[in-house]
Amino acid sequence: MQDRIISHFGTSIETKALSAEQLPPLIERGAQAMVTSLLNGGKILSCGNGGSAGDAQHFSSELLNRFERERPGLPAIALTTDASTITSIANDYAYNEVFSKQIRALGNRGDVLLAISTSGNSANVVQAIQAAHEREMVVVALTGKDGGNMASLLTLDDVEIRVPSTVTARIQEVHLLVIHCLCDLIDCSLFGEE
Ligand SMILES: O=C(CO)[C@@H](O)[C@H](O)[C@H](O)[C@H](O)COP(=O)(O)O
Ligand SMILES: [Zn+2]
Repeated sequence: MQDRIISHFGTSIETKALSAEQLPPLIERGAQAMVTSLLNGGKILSCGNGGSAGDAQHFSSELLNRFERERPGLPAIALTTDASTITSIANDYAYNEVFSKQIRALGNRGDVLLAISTSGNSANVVQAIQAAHEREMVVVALTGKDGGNMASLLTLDDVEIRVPSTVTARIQEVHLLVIHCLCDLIDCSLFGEE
């Protein structure tokens, strides 16, 4: 069993090392899009399923409350947390619409959608991107594998941060690191380097 554990650590380290070679320019672009939005009075909406729902909430809590330093809260909303809204949309319409319907209600031009899916194929996240484009929002997509249907929907104004792995758990582990990089870059850009 310990061999399995060591193997998980090993593949996680390898995926992070490969990501450190490939992803920094994309993470920087994603953070810049978020900083521009926040400086213009925008906000960041986030969504995903399962572990990625947890990531969406992890990100919004670090903006709303704090990351590593004292600073004012920043405007962010995870679209994964309101059970009444999510169950009613799924019940009355379709599960595929649980995020897009919230985005049509809450999203404004210049806001950012942080769309998280390891496969890039979750239909409700795909529809969230379509709703964000209708609202003239910028999309920062955290994906993996071949980017799935999400990758083909993104425009030149959007940013896809695709983790170079085909394993869901390994992709999620890098997504969390990317989220912490985004928080750090946002804090440094808005409040100065420490
Ligand atoms: O956390 C995990 C697996 O590590 C699962 O909960 C996983 O997030 C769920 O199966 C998701 O529905 C997968 O969706 P996606 O990443 O393909 O969009
Ligand atoms: Zn998981």
